[in-house]
This record gives sequence, structure tokens and C-alpha cells, in this order.
Amino acid sequence: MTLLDGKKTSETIQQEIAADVAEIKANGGKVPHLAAILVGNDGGSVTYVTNKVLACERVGFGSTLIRYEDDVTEDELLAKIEELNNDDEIDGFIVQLPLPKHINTDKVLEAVDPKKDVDGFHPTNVGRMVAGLSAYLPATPAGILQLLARYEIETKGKHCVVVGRSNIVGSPMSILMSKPNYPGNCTVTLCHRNTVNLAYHTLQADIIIAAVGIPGLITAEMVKEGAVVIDVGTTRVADETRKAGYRLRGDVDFDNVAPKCSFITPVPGGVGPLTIAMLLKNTLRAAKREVYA
Ligand SMILES: Nc1nc2c(c(=O)[nH]1)N[C@@H](CN(C=O)c1ccc(C(=O)N[C@@H](CCC(=O)O)C(=O)O)cc1)CN2
Repeated sequence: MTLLDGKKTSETIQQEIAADVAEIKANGGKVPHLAAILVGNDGGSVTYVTNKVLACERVGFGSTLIRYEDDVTEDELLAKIEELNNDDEIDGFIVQLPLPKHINTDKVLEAVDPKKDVDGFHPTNVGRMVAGLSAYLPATPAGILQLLARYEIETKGKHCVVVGRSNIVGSPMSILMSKPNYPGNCTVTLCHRNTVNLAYHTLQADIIIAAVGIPGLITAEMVKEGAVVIDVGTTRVADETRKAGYRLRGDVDFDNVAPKCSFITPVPGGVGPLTIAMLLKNTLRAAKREVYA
């Protein structure tokens, strides 16, 4: 069994990006600049956005963090998005999810200029991805593709079972794994929390991508010998023995599943760190005007 080291892969990608930025700077080009909108004080969201800003500093990007209290109005958010759309200094920006319930997330995401949508959540980028056109790919699925490619995992003709149908991970992942590219070219089954007899499907999988947010859902009995298992779940569960008061649990029962796998991602240190690396990569592409050339 080989552990897929997302932390190390993320560092490698960030080093590659930093080298690119150094070259841009040496040639007097525009330094990539990412802006992030964070609403509220949710612990996870604050951590992720802070890490995104720190990662920008590490690779030499400019960054702007825009924070609002939980009670920000939808109109205020939309006005800020319009401002960022028209700000030439900002190459790309994100709105950290989830947003409070009184905000219409779809409306907010649709307000982002697709050319600056480095999260790849705008319907234009989603549609372009489905059509196989140049697009910003959502960071977590793009990170998983990087892991598969950098560990040279064979995917052509394999059966990939994606568990979870979110717009951020499961749904785009299922589409990307079916495309006739490497990594991809799989036969894909998309399962979710209402799938009847989930084990029937996962047992047929050469590659399982679990992104449903149910800790420990995928047990050893549900996994075929030699399967590749990618765990996207990062649920915080209470743990008083930890300083933070919680620990992260993936969707996969790692200890019992790992011995059956050819490759598996840990939680933490698997897919999560790649999300940030691929956001930086998208921002670099935005600054280079690569996607909508
Ligand atoms: N606008 C967006 N919102 C959200 C996205 C996104 O891609 N864009 N994805 C998730 C959260 N997320 C990034 O925003 C994210 C999740 C997890 C990690 C990560 O590095 N996880 C670490 C553990 C970190 C910890 O201790 O909590 C790991 O798995 O090793 C990075 C980014 C939802 N919202």
C-alpha cells in the first residue's frame, strides 16, 4: 500500500508556482493577485482562508482578504463582487463557502466574472468543463487529478465510484474522471447518501473517491482488494485529548481500509492541502490570461 502524500505534493506544486512567479517578476510582468471574501467566523472557513492568504505570501502572490460579519446583506456582498470584477489589480477571487443561510449562494457565485472565477464555481466554468473546453477547474477535483497523475496511477478503463454529489467535489469529479484524458477515461458511477446498497457499487470500484462528509462511511468490507481510495472528507469530531478540542475524520475507515488498498490518501494531509495549491495554480492561470485566451 502506498500513501498518497497530499502535503508533499502540494508543497511541490507551490514550489513550481513560486518559480514561475519569480520568473514573471524578473521579466517585469504582473504579479498574480488573489482576493478572498470571508463571511462570518466559522472555525473551518477562517482556517482555510487564512491558509490561502499565507500560501499566496509563500509563492509571491499579492493577496487581499475581505471580511464581513455573519449579518452582511446579499446586496453588500454583490456590490463587493462587482467591485472586484472591475478591479484590474485582482486577477482572481473567491467567496469562501458555506455562506450564511440568508444569502443566496447561487446568486453570489453567478455574480463573479467567469474570467476571475478561480474557484471554478460559476456556471460558465462548470459548463465549459462539462463541454471539455478550457475552464477553471474546481480546486479539490483538480488536486485529486494531480495526485493521480503525479503518482502515475493508471486510470484508463478503470471503474471509478464517486461517493457524494456536491457542486464543489463529487459532481465535477465524476465528470472529470469520465473525460477521455489522463487522469480520467474511467467508467464512472456517481453514488450519494441516498444510494441503495452503496457497498454493491463500491465493491466494484478500482478507484473510490469518497466526498460525502460522513465520517468512516467507507469500511473495509466495501472495498475491493487493490483499490485506489481517495478520501475527501474532513469532518471535525470532538476530541478533548487534543489541544484544538477536535480531530479530523475522513469518510473512510482508514485503519481497516488501508491494508486492502494499492493507494490511499490520509486525513489530514491527503486531498485537503492540494485544494489550496490548485487555487494558486488557477490564480496563476488567471494572471497569465490562459483560460480565456
Ligand atoms: N470558496 C471555496 N469554499 C470552499 C472550498 C473551496 O474550494 N472554495 N472547499 C472547502 C474548504 N477548503 C477550501 O476552501 C479546504 C478544505 C480543507 C483544506 C485542508 O487543507 N485540509 C487539511 C486539514 C486542515 C485542518 O486542520 O482543518 C487536510 O485535509 O489535511 C483546505 C481547504 C469548502 N469551502
